[in-house]
Amino acid sequence: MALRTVSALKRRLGGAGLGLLRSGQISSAAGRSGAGRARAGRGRGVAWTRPRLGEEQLGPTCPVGPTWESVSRPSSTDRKCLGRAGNFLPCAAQHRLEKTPSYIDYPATARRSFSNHRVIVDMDQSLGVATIKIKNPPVNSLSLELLTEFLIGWEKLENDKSCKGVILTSNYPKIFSAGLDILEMCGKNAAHYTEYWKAVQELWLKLYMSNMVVIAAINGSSPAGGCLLALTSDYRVMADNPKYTIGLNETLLGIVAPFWFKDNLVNTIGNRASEQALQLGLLFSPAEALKIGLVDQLVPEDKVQSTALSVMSQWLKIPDHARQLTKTMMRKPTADLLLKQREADIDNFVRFISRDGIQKSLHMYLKALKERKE
Ligand SMILES: CCCCC/C=C\C/C=C\CCC/C=C/C(=O)SCCNC(=O)CCNC(=O)[C@H](O)C(C)(C)COP(=O)(O)OP(=O)(O)OC[C@H]1O[C@@H](n2cnc3c(N)ncnc32)[C@H](O)[C@@H]1OP(=O)(O)O
Repeated sequence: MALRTVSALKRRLGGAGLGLLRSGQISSAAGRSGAGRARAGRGRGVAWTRPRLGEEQLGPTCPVGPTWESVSRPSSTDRKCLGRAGNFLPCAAQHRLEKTPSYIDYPATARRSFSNHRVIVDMDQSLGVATIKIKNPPVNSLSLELLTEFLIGWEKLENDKSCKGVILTSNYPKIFSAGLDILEMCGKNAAHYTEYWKAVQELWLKLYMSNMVVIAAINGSSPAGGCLLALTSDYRVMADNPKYTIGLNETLLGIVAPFWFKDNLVNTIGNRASEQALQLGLLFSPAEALKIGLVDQLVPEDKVQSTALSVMSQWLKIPDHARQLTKTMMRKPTADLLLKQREADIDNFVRFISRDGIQKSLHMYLKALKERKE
């Protein structure tokens, strides 16, 4: 039976020790957290208590680098907040986490793959790098089922302490992702839109705030939500094919990119370029995207994956805790804006997408897509 919702999958997987998705909660939003691992441990009957983020955990000096304390000394409010968000832990806590048994028992091989219908995950354990290939034919649209399966695969990687980096790519060269599935936003009811938007928020928060290095290997067109997916990564390698496009083209569909799509774009290409790109719904060629910093590197199609891997190895040379703290410092204010108003954002989306005029626009856009082929 097709699994329709995140909650359905949560229920189904709860018994398998994977029931870690907690849509709507801050702790679920931010990567490989202490909380996540603690819950994973409990799922396997491992007696282990999540470290509290108190003063005692700010000592002693970390043997592999500066302590959290010496990087920056957050206020107690910050600490609570960071702890809840699970973005990072001070060194002492990190070290305790390292000793926590992983609930995933790997065979002694260097590679391990798992896949469900729409996501293939290939983990190279010798490198500590996983590749996630999206395979939702025909165009990798981000349907609720894909988002749900993606979230489950992501959670598995977050809970696998050997996984340090993830490469995001498409199983179908030519299309990275067609973005949000328009059919999920058309002709459905408010409950469905709510469920869908929660899953979109959840995926963005998890990817954007992940402590793992995330690199997008963009091997095809990447409009709207597809571009957003790429924007969550730390580095974007794109195939140098002028037929491909990338950008947040929501206005062309008669809809509006939510503020957190906008914020992610502004953080990447700056305010002025975003203003034009968003209002005009610009879809950029790879060369244009490189020029404005929407992507970081162009390579021939057949070099996208290998380049992503070699960039990954550079990023993984940086001491993990320092890189993670820096990433958190850069991104947390943006993620917090959504975390603080998740419910309101869902209400806005549901109200907006349910409007007759918006439904009409989406139907017309779908019709135009079909007619383009004829
Ligand atoms: C102040 C108030 C503010 C309030 C704001 C509050 C909330 C905000 C509200 C809404 C926010 C929503 C944000 C939305 C984000 C999105 O991502 S919307 C999706 C945008 N995506 C696109 O525009 C891409 C459209 N697709 C294409 O351009 C092309 O399909 C392609 C990806 C370039 C691939 O081209 P090609 O290989 O030629 O394939 P086809 O065009 O023939 O497509 C094959 C079939 O797939 C269907 N399809 C394509 N894209 C989608 C999609 N995104 N969703 C669902 N279906 C899609 C297409 O219709 C074809 O179907 P048929 O085979 O004809 O049945």
